[in-house]
Amino acid sequence: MAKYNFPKDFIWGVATSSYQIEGAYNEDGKGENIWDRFTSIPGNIYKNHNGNVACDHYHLYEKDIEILEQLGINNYRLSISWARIFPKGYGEVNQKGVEFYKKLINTLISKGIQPAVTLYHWDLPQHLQDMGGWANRKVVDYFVEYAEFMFKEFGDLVPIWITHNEPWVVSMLGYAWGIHAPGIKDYKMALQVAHNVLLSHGKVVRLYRSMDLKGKIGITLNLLTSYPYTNDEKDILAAKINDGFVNRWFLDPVLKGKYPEDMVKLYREQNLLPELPEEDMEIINEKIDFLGINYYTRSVVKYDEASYPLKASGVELDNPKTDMGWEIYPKGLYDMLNYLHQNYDGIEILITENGAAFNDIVNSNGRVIDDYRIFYLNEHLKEVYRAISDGVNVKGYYLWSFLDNFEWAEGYAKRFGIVYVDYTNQNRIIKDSAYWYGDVIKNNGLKE
Ligand SMILES: N#[N+]C[C@@H]1[C@@H](O)[C@H](O)[C@@H](O)[C@@H]2O[C@H]12
Repeated sequence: MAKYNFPKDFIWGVATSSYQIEGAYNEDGKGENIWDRFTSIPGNIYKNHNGNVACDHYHLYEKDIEILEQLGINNYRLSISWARIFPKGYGEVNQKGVEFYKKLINTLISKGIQPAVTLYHWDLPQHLQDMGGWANRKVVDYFVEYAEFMFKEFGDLVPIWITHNEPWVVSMLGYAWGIHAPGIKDYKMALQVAHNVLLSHGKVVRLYRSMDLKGKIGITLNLLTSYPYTNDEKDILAAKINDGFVNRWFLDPVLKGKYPEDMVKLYREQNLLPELPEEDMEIINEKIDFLGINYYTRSVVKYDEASYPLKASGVELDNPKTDMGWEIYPKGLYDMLNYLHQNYDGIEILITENGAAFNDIVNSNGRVIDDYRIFYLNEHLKEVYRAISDGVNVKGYYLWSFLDNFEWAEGYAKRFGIVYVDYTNQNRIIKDSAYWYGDVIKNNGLKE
């Protein structure tokens, strides 16, 4: 019996992404993508790790699905490797790639596991990057062609579609700071990328509606609840700017059809404002069925004259952190859910990622006792419960992540999974947190 009972139809799931788990980076006709290229350049990734093999999910997906079934997890968020379908990003189709996802998705469904498919989780075909990537507005049209193919092939099988995962990360880490693929450091270009990604989102939503498909479609944004370091008005303003930088620059176009004026003014003053054609805004604002949010931690922000271009910097507090160095702050999720409910017309919300990396160890009995991860997850889910009790329209929760996997610039150094992966032999070890999560799902709620 649960102490915190979630709504009857609440979606309990786990999440992964193609580049982080599939491997088979050059197998069965798959084209090169920007992460294949970026990880091949020494120095970009921790110990020069790459996703060439990853969790070898491409060959082990049936075994992994059996683990989902064993745990009673009946919702699974995955992403599609665009270059496995269109090796060049458009034109010739790689039928073996299509067949892989057909087998994967049909196997999930045959086991009673509902797929949620992300069309783009950062792995752009390299051929498209060679023409400028997301900075080139033409890539928007190639994304629409790719989506149309996927909707025709899988539209009747997949009930939940996510156009993009974290456009803020795609644009800022990939094109402003260069710490993610394609490794470009051009802030103004990054803002143009963000716009083009949002435009591609809106066009694909419009396409989905035109095909009269019966599922739901939305977008996933990484959201950081921003708090001022002190009550000084400069810190309060800095926190608002940070909220605009990470959250509102994406929330407002998608849900309100316009960019936030304070951020437009700031970027214009800094000569960073990209081309933002007015006729694009109605497309970007195409109505979505749900907003996906990824929440991991909060931001505590102070005014910082030297910080370009926002004059705002994060403050590291001496509070418990995950292995990523991120503060463990469950109330930030509660506050974000209420912020969204109050400012964006009670939009339906799916928590498409929440989880934590910790330095998991396999003990002498071959067990991973990750009570710290159970604590993190339980405390965040209690805040979700509290928000739902307040009337916030949260319909589901996908835990990040199902498997330990390739953690981008951190390589395999960070373990987010509830299933441990021994990369030396591809063995899977179900962690205590996975059994705990299976109980949460069975009880549809938390015991404490
Ligand atoms: N870092 N981190 C963990 C996790 C990352 O592994 C996912 O691919 C992203 O969607 C999001 O950043 C969150």
